[in-house]
Amino acid sequence: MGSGEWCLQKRDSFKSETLVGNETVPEIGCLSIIVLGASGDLAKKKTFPALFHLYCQGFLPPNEVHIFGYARTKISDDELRNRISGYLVSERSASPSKDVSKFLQLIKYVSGSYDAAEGFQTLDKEISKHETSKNSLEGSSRRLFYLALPPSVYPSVCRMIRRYCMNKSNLGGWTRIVVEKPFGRDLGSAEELSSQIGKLFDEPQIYRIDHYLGKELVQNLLVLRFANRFFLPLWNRDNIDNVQIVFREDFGTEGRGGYFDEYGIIRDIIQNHLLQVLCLVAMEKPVSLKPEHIRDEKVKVLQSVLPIKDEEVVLGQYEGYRDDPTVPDHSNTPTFATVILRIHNERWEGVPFILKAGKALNSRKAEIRVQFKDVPGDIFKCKKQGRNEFVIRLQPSEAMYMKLMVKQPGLEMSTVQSELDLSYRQRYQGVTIPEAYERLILDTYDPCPFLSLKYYCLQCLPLQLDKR
Ligand SMILES: NC(=O)C1=CN([C@@H]2O[C@H](COP(=O)(O)OP(=O)(O)OC[C@H]3O[C@@H](n4cnc5c(N)ncnc54)[C@H](OP(=O)(O)O)[C@@H]3O)[C@@H](O)[C@H]2O)C=CC1
Ligand SMILES: O=C1O[C@H](COP(=O)(O)O)[C@@H](O)[C@H](O)[C@H]1O
Repeated sequence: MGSGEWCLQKRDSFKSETLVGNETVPEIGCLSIIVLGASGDLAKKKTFPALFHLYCQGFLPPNEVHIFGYARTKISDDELRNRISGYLVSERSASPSKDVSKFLQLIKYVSGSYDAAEGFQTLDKEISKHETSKNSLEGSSRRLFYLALPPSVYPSVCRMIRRYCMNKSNLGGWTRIVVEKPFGRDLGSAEELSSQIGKLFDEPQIYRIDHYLGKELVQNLLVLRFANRFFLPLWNRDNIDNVQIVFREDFGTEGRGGYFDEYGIIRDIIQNHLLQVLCLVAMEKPVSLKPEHIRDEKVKVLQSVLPIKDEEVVLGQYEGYRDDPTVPDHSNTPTFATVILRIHNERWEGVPFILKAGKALNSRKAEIRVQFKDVPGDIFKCKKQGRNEFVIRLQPSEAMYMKLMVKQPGLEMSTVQSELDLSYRQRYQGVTIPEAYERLILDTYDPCPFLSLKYYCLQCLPLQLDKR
């Protein structure tokens, strides 16, 4: 590969194999993707657009795939299509408007509640109708249920799917469910949720996802840390002063109060997205890239986090939050939080990990800032100009750069802070970086050969924050 080329893993087809008993059976049946909570924010902004991108790249062939939206809101197929069409933009499509209208025709909407038989029976009928129309053999069809819903309704939705919407799987077919973060409200409810879902589905059928793990630069953390010799000796308490992991958004709840107000910024962002990033920054090298090995190292980091001190937490709520009609008038749910985590182990003792997250701030950014200690015996007296800092910008405009001290060009011997800059847009021109949800959803029905699906899953990560 030339130095400017980009290695994106490609899949030849969207066909996989599945294990039936002891035999591997090719997956030949049609695929139904059911988005539950289709009227909501996640569905509109991320799930349907990701499905559209996959469609444009040929990963959802129209002769084999159908998409269903399900929610309580009473709308027609066309109303759902209108709601999402503005979000379907693909740089990878040769004729975007044609692709959008063809894609929208794959979508059907069913309205129903999350805890009553009727809606799910109708949904099952619609899916079966589609399977029959595609001549999919009974036992070979695949059904992927994506719960774009608040976790409070996962148990009842899973019960309904189990009771009314399962298909046969003896010919390579399957039924899978994808659940979103936050997985419960605290350790107790997460364990209860796990046990409730575990009674209804086998572990290989369950995908608990955190889309931050699908972001390009989050995925890069493993490579960066463990494939580069020069980071190895520096990545510890002797050299690093502090690590900041920051998420900021420049918009508020915008009608998502139904979900957000029940959870708040800590459960929405910090406990999952930022903790996953923290684990990848802080963990030891895993034995291999197997998901269990990565998970084991993450768990060790989380188990080493000390209880958080009250004086190391700041909470806030943006002005105007309660004006959102979906937010209760007297809500004190935090929309901003800063938390300092301290990892009690040999590598990180004494290094604060500062996690910050906020909605409705003045900019949208997610980044990791690793600040190094001052150089001992500073002969240049350049401390005031700033420290060495390594910044990994997850979004927008993916980049990593290293702030370092250099000689100011010219006759004098003076110093200036400069940057070694790897901005992806410049370095990888013409390359489209996949959206996190594209990778995640694709992996639920076509597992990636290198970094397998369960890497994205939250399974078995203890909820250390809520344990106290
Ligand atoms: N929005 C985002 O960018 C992201 C969201 N997520 C996760 O996705 C899930 C859904 O989030 P999001 O779509 O933003 O939330 P929404 O508030 O938009 O809720 C999604 C849908 O769920 C239904 N719903 C909302 N509140 C309740 C409730 N209290 N009880 C039952 N049903 C309810 C509504 O559908 P109806 O009333 O029509 O049934 C709504 O359209 C959450 O777990 C969130 O953490 C993850 C990553 C990104
Ligand atoms: O999980 C969530 O993430 C989004 C932000 O995702 P991003 O990929 O756009 O950074 C956030 O808006 C939402 O509140 C939260 O549930």
